[in-house]
Amino acid sequence: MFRRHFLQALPLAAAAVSTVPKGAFSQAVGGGSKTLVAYFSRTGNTRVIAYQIRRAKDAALFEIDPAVAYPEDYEETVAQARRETASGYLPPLRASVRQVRQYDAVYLGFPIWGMTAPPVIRSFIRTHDLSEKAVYPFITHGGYGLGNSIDVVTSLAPRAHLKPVLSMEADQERQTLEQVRGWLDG
Ligand SMILES: Cc1cc2nc3c(=O)[nH]c(=O)nc-3n(C[C@H](O)[C@H](O)[C@H](O)COP(=O)(O)O)c2cc1C
Repeated sequence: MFRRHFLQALPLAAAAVSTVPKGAFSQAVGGGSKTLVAYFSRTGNTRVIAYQIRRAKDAALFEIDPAVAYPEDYEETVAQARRETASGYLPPLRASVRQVRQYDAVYLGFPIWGMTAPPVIRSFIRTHDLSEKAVYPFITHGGYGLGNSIDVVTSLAPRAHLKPVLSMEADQERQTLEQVRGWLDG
């Protein structure tokens, strides 16, 4: 059932909308480095990896955040993400990396949502020029693999130099909910 939820066709076409509120720029933490770690994480799995990369590479760190946070509730987030992905909506970001051109390498981290990259990752790639940069995706998922997420990255950043991908299975909220449901149902 989980798989069926997420295997719907997901259009790559994205509406051309402004994805960063005016004036909302933010310097990545760790200025001076030529390596940037930019990541989105809802429950922390991807964040753990982001911090390890930052330490190992002495990289600048930037958290990709939607201007309006997703709901705390998992099912509501799944429903919203599905709607946004299906319509190609690009959620505005809370902030943007100032002068992304100073980085030669970008480690781009995100969880798989609905068998693809979350809408905020599309927003991030659309609003940051990754051309000629080495891009290292690091991706966590709940056991269903990468879906079309790498196609999303390469289609939105066709001039980036895609490097080997880190793909890791990690805990997912759905399993927690299923266990709790079993307990509640006795
Ligand atoms: C809205 C939503 C959709 C998800 N869709 C998938 C999916 O299609 N396939 C999958 O394997 N895991 C899916 N997951 C599980 C996450 O990819 C997985 O738990 C990931 O490690 C979460 O990373 P984070 O803790 O950095 O947010 C989904 C999780 C959420 C919240």
